[in-house]
Amino acid sequence: MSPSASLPTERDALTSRVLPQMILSKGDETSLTGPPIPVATDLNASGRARLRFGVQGNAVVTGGAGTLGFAASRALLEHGLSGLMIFDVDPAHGKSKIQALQDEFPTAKICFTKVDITDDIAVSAAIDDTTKTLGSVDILLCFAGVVNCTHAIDMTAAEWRRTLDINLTGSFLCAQAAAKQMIKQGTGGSIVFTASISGHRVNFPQPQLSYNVSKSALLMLKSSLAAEWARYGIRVNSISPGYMDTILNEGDGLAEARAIWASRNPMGRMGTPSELTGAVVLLSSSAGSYITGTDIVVDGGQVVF
Ligand SMILES: NC(=O)c1ccc[n+]([C@@H]2O[C@H](COP(=O)([O-])OP(=O)(O)OC[C@H]3O[C@@H](n4cnc5c(N)ncnc54)[C@H](O)[C@@H]3O)[C@@H](O)[C@H]2O)c1
Ligand SMILES: OC[C@@H](O)C(O)[C@H](O)CO
Repeated sequence: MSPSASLPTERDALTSRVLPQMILSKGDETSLTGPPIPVATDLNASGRARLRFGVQGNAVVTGGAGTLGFAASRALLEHGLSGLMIFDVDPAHGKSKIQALQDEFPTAKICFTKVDITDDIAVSAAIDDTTKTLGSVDILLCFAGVVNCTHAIDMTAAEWRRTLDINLTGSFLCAQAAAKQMIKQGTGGSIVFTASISGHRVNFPQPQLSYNVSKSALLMLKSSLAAEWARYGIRVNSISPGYMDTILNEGDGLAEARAIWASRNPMGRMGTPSELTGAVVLLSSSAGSYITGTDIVVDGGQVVF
């Protein structure tokens, strides 16, 4: 097929045959390439293309039994998600959280799978099961993660490996398995990693070497996968939360640190879980259709202070 034969027209856009990013306005000669992927489009009163921004399809959320993964899951459902599968190692919290979501969103299909994201075989099987249960995997949010506050000089190899295994390798394994399914579907998708301000600069005052390194590497994982998978219509982005008011930040020895974090934050406080969800919805929805390879920092200005 010649390059011009694959160019989408405005008519294609109006008939929902192409991605929003491929919609050409009259006189726009820009050459855009990529597979034609159906998305919901609409016509406004004057007959021009109008996009309905919203979350479409089904999502897998790793770490959805935790605070931020749960808040993000809820936000996707509020914005139109049809089906949700939570992957987590904590079935007690996972099951109570999916029950709460099911009560609030009775028409959505909401499920839980116990899976350790560091186990490649289990992750791949869980993505296959999710596809059977929900019909597709269109969105992946990677929230599963652990923090480690051991001083570098005392850190054991096992501790170091565990942080990197869960935060970095586990996120990659989930992204790879989800992307294989998205490619099979041929409909593209959105993957969002949870990095951190710790991936941008060293936390203070708590020592968090392995955590900081894992989150910094996630930022490069996101960029590399965005570059490789754009051809399949798969967008890969990350969010970098600052200090959010969650259990993760209530651990041993963090009481004093919390006061220091707030004193170094221009807004003078930690964030709430729901304050993270706007960035998640943007990156997961059609509103973010031309956003890939980027990181959104949600930190009340912590990294600029
Ligand atoms: N809370 C914050 O201030 C903050 C800031 C920046 C980044 N983050 C990141 O956000 C994510 C979620 O943080 P949170 O505060 O909700 O923590 P959380 O502890 O409440 O949630 C983490 C979840 O991950 C799950 N998990 C851990 N290891 C797993 C594994 N091997 N396989 C599957 N699931 C596993 C846990 O069971 C838990 O439910 C983490 O990646 C964290 O690093 C948090
Ligand atoms: O950088 C902030 C967070 O990633 C994290 O919540 C904190 O450092 C954990 O103590």
